[in-house]
Amino acid sequence: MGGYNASPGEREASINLAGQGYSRTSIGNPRRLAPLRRLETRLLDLTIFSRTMHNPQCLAETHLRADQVMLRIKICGITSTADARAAVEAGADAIGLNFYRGSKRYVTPEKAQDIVSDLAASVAKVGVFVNSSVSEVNQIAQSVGLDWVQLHGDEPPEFLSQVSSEKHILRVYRLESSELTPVTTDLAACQVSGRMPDAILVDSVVPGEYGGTGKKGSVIHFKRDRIRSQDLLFSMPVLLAGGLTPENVGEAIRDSCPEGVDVASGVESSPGVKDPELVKRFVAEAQYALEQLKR
Ligand SMILES: O=C(O)c1ccccc1NCC(=O)[C@H](O)[C@H](O)COP(=O)(O)O
Repeated sequence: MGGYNASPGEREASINLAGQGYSRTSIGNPRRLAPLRRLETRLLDLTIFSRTMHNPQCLAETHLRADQVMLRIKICGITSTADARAAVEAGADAIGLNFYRGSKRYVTPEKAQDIVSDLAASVAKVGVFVNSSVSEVNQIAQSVGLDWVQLHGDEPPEFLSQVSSEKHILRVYRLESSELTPVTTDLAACQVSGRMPDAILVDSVVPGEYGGTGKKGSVIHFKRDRIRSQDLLFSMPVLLAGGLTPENVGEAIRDSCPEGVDVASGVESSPGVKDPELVKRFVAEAQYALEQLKR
């Protein structure tokens, strides 16, 4: 293997994949990624199952699928191919493209298509929408090649069942306090109208703004509250957002125990332009804190 030293994780992946007919070269080949992702889902199910057997505290994670977990670290408001590459090289699992015309981070669908076509299939591409019509959301999601639709406006619960079933939905809640009843009430309404989100994002509140404000929200104890309750939040993957930075993301993860985090302002040199160093530090801090949660 010409001097290549696989990390312990890579060696384990090779062992797991060897019996399934996958070689190292197929791991890097995007055309082979779909079957690989299915296999990854099965491996993840097994990992979660064995973790749950040994630690009931992990019960809240039992229903997470591999593609949902891929939203662990999302860098939002990407406006250029260079920024998208920097985010992925730093280790981000997902990038956000903003289709809200009122945002400083707005990208045209044509520009977004350019950015997406440069990225590997394994990176989750999320489109941010604020009160767009459902036909616009579906049309942009299809033409750009989005994996996820992030509903960041005042979309009613019935909106979700009209979003293309080929796209995952990330529903956003702007919360004033750590009280989670508004979330569970809305999730119940989504269920009644026929479609639940695949994950939710909790953002801070700034009157007159929808998101991307750089303002920190209140501390919310997702994991503790979910373990206590059996409601609709129990098995829902949660992304924490709002004023996160490389300096505070670790503490925010330790306080709230979310499945993932999302950032726009905290890793920028100016609105809509990411700072590669800040992105790198943010991802490293978030990865470390998320890994620690699993212990
Ligand atoms: O980023 C924006 O400009 C934006 C505008 C309107 C709606 C949503 C927006 N961003 C969506 C995001 O997911 C942001 O990352 C999230 O709101 C956190 O932003 P920040 O506090 O700046 O990290």
